[in-house]
Amino acid sequence: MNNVLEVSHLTKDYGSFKLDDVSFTVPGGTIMGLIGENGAGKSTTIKCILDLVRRDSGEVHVLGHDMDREARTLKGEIGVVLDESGYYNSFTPAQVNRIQSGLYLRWDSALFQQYLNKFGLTEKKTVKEFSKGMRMKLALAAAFAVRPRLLILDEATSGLDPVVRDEILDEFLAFIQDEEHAILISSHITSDLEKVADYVTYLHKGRVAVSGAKDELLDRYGKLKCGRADLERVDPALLVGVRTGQFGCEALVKDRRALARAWPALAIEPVTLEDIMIFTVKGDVR
Ligand SMILES: Nc1ncnc2c1ncn2[C@@H]1O[C@H](COP(=O)(O)OP(=O)(O)OP(=O)(O)O)[C@@H](O)[C@H]1O
Repeated sequence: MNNVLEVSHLTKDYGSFKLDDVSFTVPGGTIMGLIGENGAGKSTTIKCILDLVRRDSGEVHVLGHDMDREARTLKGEIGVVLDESGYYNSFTPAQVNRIQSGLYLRWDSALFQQYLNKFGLTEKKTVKEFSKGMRMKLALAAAFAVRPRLLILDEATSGLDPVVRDEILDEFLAFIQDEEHAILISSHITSDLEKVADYVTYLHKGRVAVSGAKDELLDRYGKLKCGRADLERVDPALLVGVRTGQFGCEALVKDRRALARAWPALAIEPVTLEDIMIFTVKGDVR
């Protein structure tokens, strides 16, 4: 399985914010979820990958080729959906089809039409008459229609209802059945990523806090719920964050098996990606 996307030591300094040494890889046939709090640097990472923002340092390889050297060719391999749909309000999908076919060598009008039908988008309405969900579906149809090998999606499922999100997540899973395809998707909806992502990179204040195979992360981390006295006995090196409340303490455990070996009597629960984020941001490690 070859890497479709390799991001190495990406750095961008805005002065008040620095994207600092971000690295991750997305193998073919997989989905990488990019998560992080507001302002963590997810969109900046995506813009640096797409060269919409000039990076200060670092390298981006798509399908094994250097984006700096072969940007024009490689951009043809990438389908993009950014937070804001780029289509002008007065366009109908039929006009989008005509315009895009003139812009993209590999634009597949029949495939675009197929997605319009699948997503129930009428050709005659203009974009301004579309709901947010319809606009996002149109953007996705257009991203698929360039027949990309890499899809890069920034918050593509936010603002969509659960039924539409589920439908779109199924499209993502179908897309990566081809081992030469891959997806990088940023989302605040961590439950969506739990459903479809194979890998997760968690950005915190511009740096990679956690990155790895989702199943391994969810298997390795745990949530400890216990009283203050029990918590005092646990090695703090095993904990990422602690929250103390009226009825006891909760802590994110980095290696739940190590903790269970050392303190077998303590109960450790499974975690979600949201737990990993919340504890890392808010946890006050002793
Ligand atoms: N053009 C710019 N000039 C200066 N600072 C910028 C610029 N673009 C983004 N930033 C800053 O970079 C930081 C990261 O922003 P970014 O949009 O990458 O975060 P994000 O993780 O995508 O956030 P959100 O989840 O809210 O979309 C923010 O502090 C933002 O203000």
